[in-house]
Amino acid sequence: MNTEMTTTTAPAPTGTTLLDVRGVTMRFGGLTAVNNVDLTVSEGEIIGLIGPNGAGKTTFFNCLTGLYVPTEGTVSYKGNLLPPKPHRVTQAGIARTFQNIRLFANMTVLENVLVGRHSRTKEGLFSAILRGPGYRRAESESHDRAMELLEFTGLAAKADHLARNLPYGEQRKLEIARALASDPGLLLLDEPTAGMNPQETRAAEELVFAIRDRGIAILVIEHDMRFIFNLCDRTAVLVQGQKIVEGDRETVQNDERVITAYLGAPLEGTGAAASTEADQ
Ligand SMILES: Nc1ncnc2c1ncn2[C@@H]1O[C@H](COP(=O)(O)OP(=O)(O)OP(=O)(O)O)[C@@H](O)[C@H]1O
Repeated sequence: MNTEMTTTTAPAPTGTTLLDVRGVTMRFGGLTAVNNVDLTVSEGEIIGLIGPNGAGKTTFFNCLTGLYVPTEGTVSYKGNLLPPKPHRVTQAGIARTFQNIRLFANMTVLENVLVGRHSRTKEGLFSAILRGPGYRRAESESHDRAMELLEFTGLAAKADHLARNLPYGEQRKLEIARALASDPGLLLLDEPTAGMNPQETRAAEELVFAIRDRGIAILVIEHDMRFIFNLCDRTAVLVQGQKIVEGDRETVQNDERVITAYLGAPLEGTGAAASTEADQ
């Protein structure tokens, strides 16, 4: 298998800030899961978020997407403060996937993507009941867009399959297709390669680059260091809820605090990935 990385030409980051997180803190009773974290993501960027188990990464995502109301801090998107309500966050232009796959198992692949389209259709309840021309046009456009996303993610041939019958790697892709259906400017991926085999992981890397090449910025949580360092322009490291360092590959790999946080395991991008590659 060719394991060379895709060399797609990245659109040069324009510098326009999409996501601007300031001082986000999330406390659960006496536990501070996220502690005063700042983070920005600009157009054209792929940003990594890493940290040991329980560091607060998913909690941080939940604060960005309105699932949690941060105890302190603000989240802005394109200069506007985001209310902590998931549907408002999606409408603003942020989509996400979840660590544990959340598909509608008994719906088809196409239907799952159409659900993700919901936030972008304007036709209301009465229009849907009457099935007037506006509704039919919107339905047809949604169908075409959903099929285009299934082509993009390599799932078009399985549009009519039930989601639960897809192999694991394709379920993860379907989650991404569904997230893309809301036409986001920023996509948050929570451990997109969890449970994937090496081939699926490499394909996921290619997909992330392809998404970025469509002009969508990406913030990704991942434990696979090779994946992170192959993909990301910058990586932020969370430890016990605090961002201890942020920077390029060398900055993160050489930071003593990061090495200590990972109990001395070398962060050379070859840890878990090296053994899996050898298995190919
Ligand atoms: N709803 C909640 N109520 C109470 N504590 C929570 C809640 N959600 C998360 N926590 C705690 O917050 C801390 C951070 O958890 P979180 O899942 O965000 O970490 P993580 O970095 O995503 O971990 P992993 O890499 O294992 O997924 C943990 O101690 C967790 O037990």
